Amino acid sequence: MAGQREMREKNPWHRRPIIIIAVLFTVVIGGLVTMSVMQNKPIHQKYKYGIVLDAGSSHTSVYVYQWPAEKENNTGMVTQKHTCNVKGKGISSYFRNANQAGPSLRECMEEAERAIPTPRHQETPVYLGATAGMRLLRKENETASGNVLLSVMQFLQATPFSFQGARIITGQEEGAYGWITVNYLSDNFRRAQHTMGALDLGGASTQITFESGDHFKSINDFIHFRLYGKEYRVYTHSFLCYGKDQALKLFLDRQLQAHPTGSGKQTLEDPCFHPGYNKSKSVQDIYNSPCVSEVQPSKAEFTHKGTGNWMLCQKNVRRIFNFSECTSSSCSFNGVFQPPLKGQFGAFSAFFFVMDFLNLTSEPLEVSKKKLAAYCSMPWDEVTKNHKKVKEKYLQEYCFSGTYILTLLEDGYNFTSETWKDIKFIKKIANSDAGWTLGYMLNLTNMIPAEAPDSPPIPHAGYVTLMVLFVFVLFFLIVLAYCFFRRSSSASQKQIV
Ligand SMILES: O=P(O)(O)OP(=O)(O)OP(=O)(O)OC[C@H]1O[C@@H](n2cnc3c(O)ncnc32)[C@H](O)[C@@H]1O
Ligand SMILES: [Ca+2]
Repeated sequence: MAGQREMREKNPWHRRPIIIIAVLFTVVIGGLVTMSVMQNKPIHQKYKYGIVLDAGSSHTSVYVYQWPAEKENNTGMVTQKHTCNVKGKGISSYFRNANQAGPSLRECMEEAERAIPTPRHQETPVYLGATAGMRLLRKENETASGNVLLSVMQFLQATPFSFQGARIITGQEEGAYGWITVNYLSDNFRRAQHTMGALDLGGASTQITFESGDHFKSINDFIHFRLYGKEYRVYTHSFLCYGKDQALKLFLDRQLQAHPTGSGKQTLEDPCFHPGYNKSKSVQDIYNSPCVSEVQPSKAEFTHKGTGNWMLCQKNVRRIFNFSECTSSSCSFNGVFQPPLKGQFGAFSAFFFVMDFLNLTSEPLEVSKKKLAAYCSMPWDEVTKNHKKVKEKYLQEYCFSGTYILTLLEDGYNFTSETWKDIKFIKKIANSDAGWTLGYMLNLTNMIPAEAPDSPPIPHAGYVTLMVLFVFVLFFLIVLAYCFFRRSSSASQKQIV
């Protein structure tokens, strides 16, 4: 017993002040570690939101985007939270009753209100961009297009969001922002060597955009970007009237003009429509656009009869393009300069809708032609029987639309059987729709910096781990040093004794 007491007295750890110091030391270090972890923990994620309305020629869509507030300038951070398709046609169709254009957006804007937390409403920017339908209306009737824009502006101003403007964007912007969208979503600006081209096919216009080398011709079609510290020289061209609805009008006009009627009702035998398709149509529905010739047939109606002959269909579709005129080193069509194609392309909107319906999104060009020829020759009643759920407006046009797309891509933009595989028909990338809206918002909110943002030398988690490790090593060293000091001092005491 006496020996044990003696040992306890000799052991410095059993001296009260030392125990207290050790406990205090541990508590202080524990506190230090906890503080460091707490201080460096990312604050509770706060999201920001933005709304873009795509007022297209055929319809309007509302896109709600969201991103973590503290990661505004990191690529890939913006995601599509919600979309809503406005019922009815595009805003340009309200040219006769312009004051109805704004209220037509009500349901979708109410959905946006529900999709975004109320405290964030006031700070959420709303942009409306109108495309080719409004460009055509402005050409035909500037007052009417002004009134439609005024109506949507007044309506959006009255929503709880922060209205930032409603305007008709240029074809160049439409192409460029589509290109920004697909490359932002694919993270190509920061991670890839090359960017991806963008092909957009709307109802009234179509755009081709891709990064190209130095071509000094047609400076108008080039845009420069500096994104994340890298320079991009991008070619973009928008063809007004070459969206799929306007192209159909051009096509029907050419055919109606080629076979002028005699005294009776005109019958148009159309190789791009299925055999057995037979409908009486209004001539006015074709000639209601500035894209088609001013001289219109004298009759108010014509009978539209399908013959389903793909070879003839493609021959007639080619007639809406001018492939012979070119004053530059290389052209797409209608005398428009286009540098040689480069890299991969994302083809979206109607390029996707149509090719997806026809199951041609991953077929080689020659196979696509064969399959399309077979589809076009299918009787109309069989087509309707096989696709009861598809809107008839779309169903009747897929043979024409498919042929138009193949012709536009091959004869227009100069894709070949070899480069066909470079076209990816896409609808979404990383759960966000491919289209110009995201690029438009990223640009207007300055969310893509010209220079690459400085990133910390080590990530947050690594930093905290290192700090903790460092504190423990320090603690261990102090204890070790103390023990060493105690042992050597008691050894020297023994020697003295
Ligand atoms: O860009 P602009 O020219 O202004 O037109 P838009 O924005 O309204 O054009 P979209 O990309 O929304 O649609 C392009 C075309 O595809 C049509 N479309 C939409 N969904 C479709 C589907 O499922 N199948 C076939 N066509 C479809 C639509 O009616 C248009 O004619
Ligand atoms: Ca569009």
